[in-house]
Amino acid sequence: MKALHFGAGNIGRGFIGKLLADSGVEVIFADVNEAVINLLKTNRTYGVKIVGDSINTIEQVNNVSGVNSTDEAAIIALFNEVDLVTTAVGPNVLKIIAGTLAKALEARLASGNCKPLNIIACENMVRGTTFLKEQVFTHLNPAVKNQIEQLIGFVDSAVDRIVPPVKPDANDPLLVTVEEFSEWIVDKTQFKGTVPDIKGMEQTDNLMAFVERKLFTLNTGHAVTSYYGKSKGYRFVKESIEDAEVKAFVKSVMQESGAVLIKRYGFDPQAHAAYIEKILKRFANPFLVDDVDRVGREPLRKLSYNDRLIKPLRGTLEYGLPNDNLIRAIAVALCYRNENDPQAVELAKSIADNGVAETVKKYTELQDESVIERIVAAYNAQ
Ligand SMILES: NC(=O)c1ccc[n+]([C@@H]2O[C@H](COP(=O)([O-])OP(=O)(O)OC[C@H]3O[C@@H](n4cnc5c(N)ncnc54)[C@H](O)[C@@H]3O)[C@@H](O)[C@H]2O)c1
Ligand SMILES: O=P(O)(O)OC[C@@H](O)[C@@H](O)[C@H](O)[C@H](O)CO
Repeated sequence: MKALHFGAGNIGRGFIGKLLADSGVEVIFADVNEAVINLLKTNRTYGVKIVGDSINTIEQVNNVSGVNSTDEAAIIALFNEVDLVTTAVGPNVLKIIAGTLAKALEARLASGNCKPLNIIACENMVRGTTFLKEQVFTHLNPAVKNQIEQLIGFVDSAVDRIVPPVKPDANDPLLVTVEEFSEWIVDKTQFKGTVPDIKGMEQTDNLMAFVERKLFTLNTGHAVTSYYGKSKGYRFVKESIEDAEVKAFVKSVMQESGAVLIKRYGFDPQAHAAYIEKILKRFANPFLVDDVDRVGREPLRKLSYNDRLIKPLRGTLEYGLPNDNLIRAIAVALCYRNENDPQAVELAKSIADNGVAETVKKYTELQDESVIERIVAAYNAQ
């Protein structure tokens, strides 16, 4: 089996690429980072260092290669050869690669290739592959869209493994460091043809429960750890979560989002409490060096309507559940400042130019004036 994976970054190399290669799949990484692509082409292998309480080992990933994702002719040719396409490029990049994917799918179908092909976006977003499909479809005519509906599976997924960037290793510049835990869950109802047999890729017909459980627990807690930690002068996730005040606040936010998940999906409250505890432990992994600015990156995305802060808040409003901590968490996120992050710069400028209430309305798309007032009050109290 052959797979084309967009995004040879942390999750691409440290998680999805590794699982595919471990299952005997030949993986070609498509990326815009020429240096990484050249190394992949030359070395054809890289190491993944797995770290945790009971593990510190390097596993080798073999049978890999690279291609520049801006080389449309090469991508189009590869689309005719592969059985699976995956991405881990970041939600904002899906729109950018959609045009190339559309051309490549059109060419595959025009060549008479009738084999089913599945595409899985492995991003932190609710139904990211469905979003990618919508973007791809904006480039295609109805006849091609109809053919795609028959042969191409756009499969949503949930991905979980903490993989911070590491300083390049002199012996293996492609080496990535990952935590031991990993979870990749795919919507089995969306595949076309046979579901590929990938060890570590779990199938479900109830994906939304898993996507929201992960995004509104791990990523909600992670974002709050990062934003609150940064406000207290911390640089790393581990030192933030070791601050008792940060930990208590993060846990209280996760408990509020957890109440929404329990109500919506019928999760067992005790099992969900254990899930929260396990995540708090993962944040404190002493072997991972994870910068709060990586975890807090792109705050406008994190403050958007369907993401990790606003969607759980909307859930509390829907079910009449407590939300004081989520409101404060949103206020803390609005306080995030990072001159190296264009979205953090835009956030600060919007607050300075238009005020907090207008900024909240614009980026979160919340409309309930009383909720916006509570966020503004929490912001002013920070
Ligand atoms: N790192 C984690 O802990 C983690 C865990 C789970 C999910 N995720 C999600 O995985 C996705 C990737 O995150 P990451 O941490 O690996 O980020 P990353 O920045 O390490 O990797 C992204 C890669 O995409 C590449 N890229 C950018 N534009 C591209 C384009 N047009 N074509 C092809 N490649 C392009 C970048 O060069 C980079 O190598 C995000 O959606 C993130 O939310 C990350
Ligand atoms: O990748 P983001 O920016 O959506 O979120 C930052 C982190 O919370 C995230 O990358 C986690 O490390 C990951 O989701 C763990 O599975």
